[in-house]
Amino acid sequence: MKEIKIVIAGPRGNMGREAVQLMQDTEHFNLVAVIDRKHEGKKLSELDGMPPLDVPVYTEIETCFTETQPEVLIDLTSPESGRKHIHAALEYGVRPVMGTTGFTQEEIIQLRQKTEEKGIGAIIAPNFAIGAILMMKFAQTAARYMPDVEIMEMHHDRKLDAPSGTAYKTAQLMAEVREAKIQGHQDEEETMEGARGAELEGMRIHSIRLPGLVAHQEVLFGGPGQTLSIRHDSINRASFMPGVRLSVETVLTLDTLVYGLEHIIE
Ligand SMILES: NC(=O)C1=CN([C@@H]2O[C@H](COP(=O)(O)OP(=O)(O)OC[C@H]3O[C@@H](n4cnc5c(N)ncnc54)[C@H](O)[C@@H]3O)[C@@H](O)[C@H]2O)C=CC1
Ligand SMILES: O=C(O)C1=N[C@H](C(=O)O)C[C@H](O)C1
Repeated sequence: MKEIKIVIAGPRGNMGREAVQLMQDTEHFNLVAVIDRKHEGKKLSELDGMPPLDVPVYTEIETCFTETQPEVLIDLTSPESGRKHIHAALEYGVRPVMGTTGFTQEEIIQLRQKTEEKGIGAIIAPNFAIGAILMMKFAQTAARYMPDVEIMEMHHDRKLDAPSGTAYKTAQLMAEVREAKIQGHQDEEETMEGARGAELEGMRIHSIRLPGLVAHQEVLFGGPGQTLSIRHDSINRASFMPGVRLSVETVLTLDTLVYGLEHIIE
């Protein structure tokens, strides 16, 4: 297979570490640089807990792109940094694979327009895990028949964004097939703010943050005399890596922005 030149932003994070391992495990992936918050000018091998790779560390994404000329950026940082990085990547002709969550629908529309103007592929993946993608597809199917639905997403307590990108995407997929409707009692009142969660077209989203969790979501449907639960659990972050690999390989073939791996997994 043809070698792919890759930069990872956020290599010292939970996901970044797994992604660096993926680079080592995948023969045609060539990690040409990493983007870190600090350690400019060092080698990856000099950073705590990193493998002995002779890969340069940059803090400025523009300098990194100019000096290392990558084909793909894998971004696993924070919503704030991810926003900056995706724009920089598109400006420099580097194809972004964004694992970083927190993009709004308006941002995605604008970014898609930018990719199409530049004729360059990009992927925003709210969840790289195949089980999570299936969970979202199954939820979308169920929502056609059982429109009363609430989402409970559960994550580790270091997560910055709420609701999760996966929960937002799940709600969007269900909204495509379900009429907007008020759920619960029409006269319902919250006596404590937030008790009924976030809301998208009447669907409620509840975000739970606890130490000990990784990434979990349950989509709970209710109808007369019955409930249906569709649940996915990421037990560890290795669950995301096959999706990262597929995204890197696929983004090279795209000329627009793809939001969600359900579009590239048949
Ligand atoms: N799409 C998916 O399947 C998944 C997405 N995520 C998302 O990926 C992102 C990262 O998640 P984790 O690894 O758990 O977080 P983390 O907090 O463990 O790691 C983030 C890393 O990014 C670094 N960082 C932040 N801003 C930076 C910048 N400007 N330049 C360079 N490095 C920067 C931080 O220093 C940290 O080391 C989050 O947005 C999370 O929601 C996480 C798991 C799966
Ligand atoms: O922050 C995380 O951990 C995760 N973020 C993604 C999200 O917001 O949905 C994917 C997965 O749930 C893990």
